[in-house]
Amino acid sequence: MAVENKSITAIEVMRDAPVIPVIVLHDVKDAVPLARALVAGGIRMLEVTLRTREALECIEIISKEVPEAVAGAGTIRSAADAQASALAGARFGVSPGYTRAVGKACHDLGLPLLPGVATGSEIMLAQEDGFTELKFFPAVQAGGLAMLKAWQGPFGEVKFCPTGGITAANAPEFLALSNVACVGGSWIVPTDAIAAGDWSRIESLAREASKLAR
Ligand SMILES: O=C(O)C(=O)C[C@H](O)[C@H](O)COP(=O)(O)O
Repeated sequence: MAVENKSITAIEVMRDAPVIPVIVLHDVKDAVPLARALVAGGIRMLEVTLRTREALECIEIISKEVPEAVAGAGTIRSAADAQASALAGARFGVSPGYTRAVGKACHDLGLPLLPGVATGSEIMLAQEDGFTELKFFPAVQAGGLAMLKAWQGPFGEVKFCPTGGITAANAPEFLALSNVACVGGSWIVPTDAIAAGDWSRIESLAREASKLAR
């Protein structure tokens, strides 16, 4: 079913499926078949990282040709990144860290943002600016499950999307935490599968991921 072409909220992005795939695309021709494979496997919220030159064009083509998907932009590190993403049709943004400039740009553009945080001070800054759905990055490297449990006390109202080091094996432990709404990860979009055009492998990885309990 097509996700209506209306604005979406950060919590809707997080709640749609247990996993947000962190996608790196080097070739625009891979964008549509990849998005279709993920949608077929039950994953509609797609984070296309701005790590490659082709990323914006990939977001644009997914937005136009795969209406069942919701293309978002990852690796937003500046106001200019946010503007370019919105122009390309991104419907949400994800950043590896947080700055006020990025927060303000996304707010002004009406682009829902999952700001990246790794410390209490960063959570407080993002909260001051009105963000309560946050990406915990790099999750495993920065304290993993223990860190999320520690944050449940002082930051009980915040929902996290831990990303960085999440795998099919450890995702269930993260998803079981009350302050985790979903996880992010590249494991369902392996570089070699994209390079080989192995869309059925990606579809089955997405299907397994979409069935993870929360
Ligand atoms: O590019 C970005 O904007 C990032 O924030 C980094 C990604 O979220 C992580 O690299 C994903 O981590 P893995 O699932 O361990 O591969």
